[in-house]
Amino acid sequence: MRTHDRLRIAIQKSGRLSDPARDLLARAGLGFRESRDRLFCYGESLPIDLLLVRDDDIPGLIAEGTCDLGVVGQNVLEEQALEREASGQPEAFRAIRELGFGRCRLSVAVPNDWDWPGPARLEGTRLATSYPQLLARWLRNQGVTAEPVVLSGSVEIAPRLGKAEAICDLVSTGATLLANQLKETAVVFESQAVLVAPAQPFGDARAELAAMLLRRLDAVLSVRASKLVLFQAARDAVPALLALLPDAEPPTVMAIEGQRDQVALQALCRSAMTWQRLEDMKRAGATGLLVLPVEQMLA
Ligand SMILES: Nc1ncnc2c1ncn2[C@@H]1O[C@H](COP(=O)(O)OP(=O)(O)OP(=O)(O)O)[C@@H](O)[C@H]1O
Ligand SMILES: O=P(O)(O)OC[C@H]1O[C@H](OP(=O)(O)OP(=O)(O)O)[C@H](O)[C@@H]1O
Ligand SMILES: [Mg+2]
Repeated sequence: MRTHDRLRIAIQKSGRLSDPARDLLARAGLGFRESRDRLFCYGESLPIDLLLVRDDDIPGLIAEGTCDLGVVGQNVLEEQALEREASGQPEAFRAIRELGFGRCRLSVAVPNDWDWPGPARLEGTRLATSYPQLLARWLRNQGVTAEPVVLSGSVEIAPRLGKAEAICDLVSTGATLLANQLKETAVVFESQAVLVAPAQPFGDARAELAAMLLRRLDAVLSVRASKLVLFQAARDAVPALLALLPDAEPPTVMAIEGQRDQVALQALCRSAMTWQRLEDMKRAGATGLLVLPVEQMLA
């Protein structure tokens, strides 16, 4: 019987979400001692342990209470939530934070030589997928009847094997579709990794641990996109420059010794500083532009 004075987090053992999940937890100050079989990692810096599993198992582990939190793709989570709903089971887990990695989309793809007048083109076809629930919901919304062919992997090869006419699978760069002579025609579901928790709150010591972890994760997630922007400009160019930084905190403006009409500015920006933005700022009169990553931030 496990005690409830430690928190147990399930993450993917090996796959696309493993490294970013571990990196995120490390940034939140969690350190682990790896067990010999590398399936369980004992939390050394805090009473928070890790369980390394197949990503498909994570929602179930939370639902049954074997794990307290998990990191999983919304695609897997929503598919399993729909599955539970369809079989009359109560809601058992929910996403509590979007984590900003593992971004991909579940899309319908058809052979390159098909014309695509719209989703009605799928009427009466067989569609290979690992996500029958998400696909069925989308087909219902489109008013299309098609037959799902459920495969757990290598879905893209199904049309060439004659198992299905088209597919519904995860896409990110589109390279896998291209390699299999398929083209993306409709997005069924947009996904990213999320932190998942039980639908019911913890009624014991885990509640405090989870709250602390969430505070730290929020700090890490907000810092991740933030940048400190430093630059100089003529005083009368400042309003136009600040208009180019609508997501910035009110900046610090400093005088420059011996240059009365020039100031140095420091602004914390909450979203990406693209090259385009920097070039626009340079045109508006900014000089000596420096963009620095933010390591930690505590409001
Ligand atoms: N091409 C991609 N780009 C970005 N994220 C992706 C991509 N493919 C999948 N993902 C996300 O990463 C999750 C894990 O993908 P991965 O391919 O590692 O899973 P898997 O093969 O099911 O692994 P497991 O062995 O744990 O079952 C997916 O459920 C999805 O949320
Ligand atoms: O659009 P792309 O960038 O090509 O990515 C899409 C591919 O990525 C995933 O598979 P993954 O590479 O994780 O391998 P898997 O077969 O082990 O799931 C997904 O199942 C697609 O096959
Ligand atoms: Mg899986």
